[in-house]
Amino acid sequence: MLATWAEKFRPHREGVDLPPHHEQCLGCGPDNPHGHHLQVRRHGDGVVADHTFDNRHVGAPGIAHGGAVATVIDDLYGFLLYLVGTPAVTRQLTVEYRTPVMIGVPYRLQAQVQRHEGRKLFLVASIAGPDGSVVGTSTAVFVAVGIDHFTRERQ
Ligand SMILES: CCCCCCCC/C=C\CCCCCCCC(=O)SCCNC(=O)CCNC(=O)[C@H](O)C(C)(C)COP(=O)(O)OP(=O)(O)OC[C@H]1O[C@@H](n2cnc3c(N)ncnc32)[C@H](O)[C@@H]1OP(=O)(O)O
Repeated sequence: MLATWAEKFRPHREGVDLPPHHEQCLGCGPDNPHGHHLQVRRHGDGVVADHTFDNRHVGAPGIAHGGAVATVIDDLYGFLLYLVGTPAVTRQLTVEYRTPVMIGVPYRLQAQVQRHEGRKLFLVASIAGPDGSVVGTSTAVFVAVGIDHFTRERQ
């Protein structure tokens, strides 16, 4: 997995689907039956995804679970790392839920790097409905890590 991960940090063309983090990733892994199967493409300095939540991720009837929305946004941020060129992990994630995110409705999610300070990446994202109205916004702090972060043994 480490070798394939490193290959993902090559230049990516505008509009072309970016590779999933790995096959089982909850956000984007094509082989995870419980996952969101998020498909993300580069858009300028940022990333964009068109995504529809389904009944596996329902919270209140008809409404996407807030945790599912946060999962998708967190994973979307993970695609910015391909553009930044370093592995990093989420240290802080905030989501503002302005209006409900509905099941079965196509949303557009966008994320970009706001600024880079040492190991810290300050990230922003938004989610908009079919009419372009913003239903949610997010900020995150990711911290760059070395490969050993993923290989180190922990309890
Ligand atoms: C190349 C090959 C690699 C192999 C790859 C294998 C496969 C990988 C597959 C897929 C990956 C991508 C998938 C994306 C999916 C979405 C992302 C996720 O779900 S990530 C999971 C959830 N997150 C965690 O599990 C983090 C848990 N936390 C930690 O491990 C540590 O806290 C860590 C590494 C983040 C930082 O720990 P410290 O000890 O290294 O560093 P400290 O000193 O605590 O903080 C660093 C700097 O950040 C600042 N900082 C911390 N919190 C901050 C905050 N809230 N706001 C601003 N700054 C903050 C601190 O003040 C410090 O700054 P100053 O260096 O002193 O300038």
